[in-house]
Amino acid sequence: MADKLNYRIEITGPTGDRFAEILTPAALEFVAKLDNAFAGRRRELLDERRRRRERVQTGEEQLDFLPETRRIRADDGWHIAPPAPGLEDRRVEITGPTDRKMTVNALNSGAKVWLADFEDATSPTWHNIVDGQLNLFDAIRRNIDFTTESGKRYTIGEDPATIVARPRGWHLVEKHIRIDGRPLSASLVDFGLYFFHNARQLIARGSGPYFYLPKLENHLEARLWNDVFLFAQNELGIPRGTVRATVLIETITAAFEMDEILFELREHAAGLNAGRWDYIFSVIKNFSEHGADFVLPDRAQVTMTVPFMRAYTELLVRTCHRRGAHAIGGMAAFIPSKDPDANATAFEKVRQDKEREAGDGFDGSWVAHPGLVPVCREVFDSVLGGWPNQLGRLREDVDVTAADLLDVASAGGEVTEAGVRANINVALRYIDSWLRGTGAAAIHNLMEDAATAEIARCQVWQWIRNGTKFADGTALTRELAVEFLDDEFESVRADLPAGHRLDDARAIFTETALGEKLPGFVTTSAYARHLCDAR
Ligand SMILES: CC(=O)SCCNC(=O)CCNC(=O)[C@H](O)C(C)(C)COP(=O)(O)OP(=O)(O)OC[C@H]1O[C@@H](n2cnc3c(N)ncnc32)[C@H](O)[C@@H]1OP(=O)(O)O
Ligand SMILES: O=CC(=O)O
Ligand SMILES: [Mg+2]
Repeated sequence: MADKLNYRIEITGPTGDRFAEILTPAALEFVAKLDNAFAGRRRELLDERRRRRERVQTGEEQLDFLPETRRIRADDGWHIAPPAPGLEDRRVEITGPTDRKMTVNALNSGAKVWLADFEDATSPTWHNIVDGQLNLFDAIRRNIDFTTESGKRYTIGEDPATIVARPRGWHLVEKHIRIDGRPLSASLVDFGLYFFHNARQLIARGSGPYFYLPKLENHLEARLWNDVFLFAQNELGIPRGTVRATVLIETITAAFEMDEILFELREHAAGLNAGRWDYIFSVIKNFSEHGADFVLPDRAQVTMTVPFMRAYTELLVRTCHRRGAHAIGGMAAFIPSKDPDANATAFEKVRQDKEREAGDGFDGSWVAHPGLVPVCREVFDSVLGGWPNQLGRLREDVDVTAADLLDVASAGGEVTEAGVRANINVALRYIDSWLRGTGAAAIHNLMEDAATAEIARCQVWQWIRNGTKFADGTALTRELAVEFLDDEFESVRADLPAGHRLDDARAIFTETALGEKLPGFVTTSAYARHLCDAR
């Protein structure tokens, strides 16, 4: 227990090897100061999120571009800060969790940037959070070499990727650190520990403290992040404007505030990313009770080429380039496979996805696996020529309206029994993996993470609520969904060895997909009940 200055700081999680190097009194005091300064505003913004979702759900509020910020959108005169060192060329970005092996592999993958993920790809066990910070601490100091028991050596090579850390979203708490008895914002813990330990080291090494900001719902949440950056830089005596943040546009509400988000963060902004999976989740969540026009088809049919998804990505590129910001593409879920046919399909699908993005003007894109770095690089190389980005392509031809963003029915397609069963099967497998500490998993040849799993469980809820019918006229009722759940549970159990947490996964799925109300996130109550091992 560290007791310094004004705060009573307790660590309630179990200790681990070298945890004390991250959880130093000074680092904890820094996090406590952040919490003291910003916890209240975070709480208010989360309350407003809930109120707004209710207004949208009941039809009291129609989503639209905000009248009160029209001036910001209309003004051609402002731009974000120029790209910081290491972020000029972002043609390939690899994402992944921060365990030790993945850290070395991601840095050596040949990608320009590594998104070191505490969000969608990380199960936020106390061990994963502190160990992830340790791995980043060591990697930044080039002090991470290790050899496995089988003799494979891991060492950072020449020209590693630029590290961009993604703290957890505003909705999550970290219960293993308590300040004056209360748990902390997980965002402030992840940001604060990383910034405190590494900002100066990164700057000295010609890089900087760079972040991806997940799951923002509006520009006021961006303003909060900007104020956190100002405060943190000031506390450590680091020049204002050193931090760089790329914001994921991955909620339907944020899609209406892209300009405003960049404006709020303009001296710290580095771009926007099209976070497609959470975006689809957000569309389902916000319109889950809006009837058939907002019911999406089977998850596999909601591709990036359906009109409402194209509207969002096209608007993102246009908005970014007008403001001198990088537009970064998202994650195709296809990953390399040992099965040659599945592997060929995966590479072809990823290539098509990256070709669409590069053709649309994105400056780079994400891959989930080192094996996919060359495909993405090849596609962007061929479009970029000698340039590091496509900032010069202003996309003035793009004209996206609120109706285009909300034209969910444009997805077309159908809901099938196989689609319902697939969602249940994937959700059970993913939640089981998450409960066992792995936040990104290969399931049926696809990358699954917290965002893709949210889609799977939300769709089932929405289809039941809307009595959605299959082609033969059968409506999906709760009873039918429970029958499917029973079958899928047995089939997954037969497939997995002992030691899994399928019973807990089933309980979480039942609560978050089959309940009367649609919970905002799977991860919030599941964390409190199952991952939190606070003393
Ligand atoms: C919606 C969103 O937010 S998308 C962003 C969040 N999601 C992610 O970041 C997913 C990242 N990807 C992954 O976690 C993994 O690729 C998975 C889980 C999908 C598949 O992982 P695996 O089954 O281990 O893949 P595979 O066995 O083919 O791995 C081969 C090697 O590549 C490494 N590898 C795979 N993916 C990554 C990655 N993203 N970063 C670094 N190394 C990786 C593995 O560690 C393994 O290394 P090794 O040969 O030294 O043992
Ligand atoms: O974070 C990315 C997403 O697609 O969600
Ligand atoms: Mg996401």
